Amino acid sequence: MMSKAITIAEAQRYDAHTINEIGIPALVLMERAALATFNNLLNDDFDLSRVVVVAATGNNGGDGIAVARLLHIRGIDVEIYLLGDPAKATPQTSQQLKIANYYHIPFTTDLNHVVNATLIVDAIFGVGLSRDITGKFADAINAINAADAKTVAIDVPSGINADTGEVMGVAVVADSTTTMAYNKIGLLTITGKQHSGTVHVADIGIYAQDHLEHAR
Ligand SMILES: NC(=O)C1=CN([C@@H]2O[C@H](COP(=O)(O)OP(=O)(O)OC[C@H]3O[C@@H](n4cnc5c(N)ncnc54)[C@H](O)[C@@H]3O)[C@@H](O)[C@H]2O)[C@H](O)CC1
Ligand SMILES: [K+]
Repeated sequence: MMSKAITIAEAQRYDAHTINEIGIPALVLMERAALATFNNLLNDDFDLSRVVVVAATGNNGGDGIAVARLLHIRGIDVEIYLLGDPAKATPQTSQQLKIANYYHIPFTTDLNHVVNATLIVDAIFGVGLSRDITGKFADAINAINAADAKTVAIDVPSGINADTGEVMGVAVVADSTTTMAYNKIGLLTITGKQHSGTVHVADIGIYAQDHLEHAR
């Protein structure tokens, strides 16, 4: 069990090192992140009757769009509520949108679909959150928090600063969070814990020392 917790800068550095020095493509890391989240969704007691993935256009969104595809292939009723301009998506998230479109996965722009979901996946922001959340992003987070459905956050509950645990304007209150590679120090704070719920640390092939660290 990797009990270490890291900062945003470390997460970004390990990510870049794995992609650029070791040579594991970003899309492979994204697929592993999505598979880990997908498996947590299937293994925990969630009602998957009507799933809505709320995604933005960064790589956190890409993780979520890939989770939506995995659920769709499994025959689960899933929709994507996309925030932001798909034309501005990262290369990996653009690729995930292409794959989602191949499968004709439905997109919704109706926040009532989020409110009426039986399970919500939070794929808005992860470690790339860099300022207070406002506007449509804040509206979506308020809808997520107003919904009866349980919420699973990808990597970081959106709106939580993964270094300090502070709420950046508004933040998702998740029942469970699947965080990549290592826990994040902000999720160990009181506010971080309140917003993360049960934290699952996903081994996606990113290691601080180029190999899986074994408990001493
Ligand atoms: N590190 C890993 O092990 C892996 C991480 N993955 C996932 O990638 C995200 C980080 O992705 P990134 O594109 O860097 O940023 P985000 O998706 O978190 O943020 C998107 C984007 O949003 C903009 N932004 C920031 N703050 C705001 C705001 N308040 N309002 C509006 N827009 C905002 C900013 O431009 C950001 O770039 C990580 O969390 C993981 O989920 C990989 O997929 C797998 C490996
Ligand atoms: K998130």
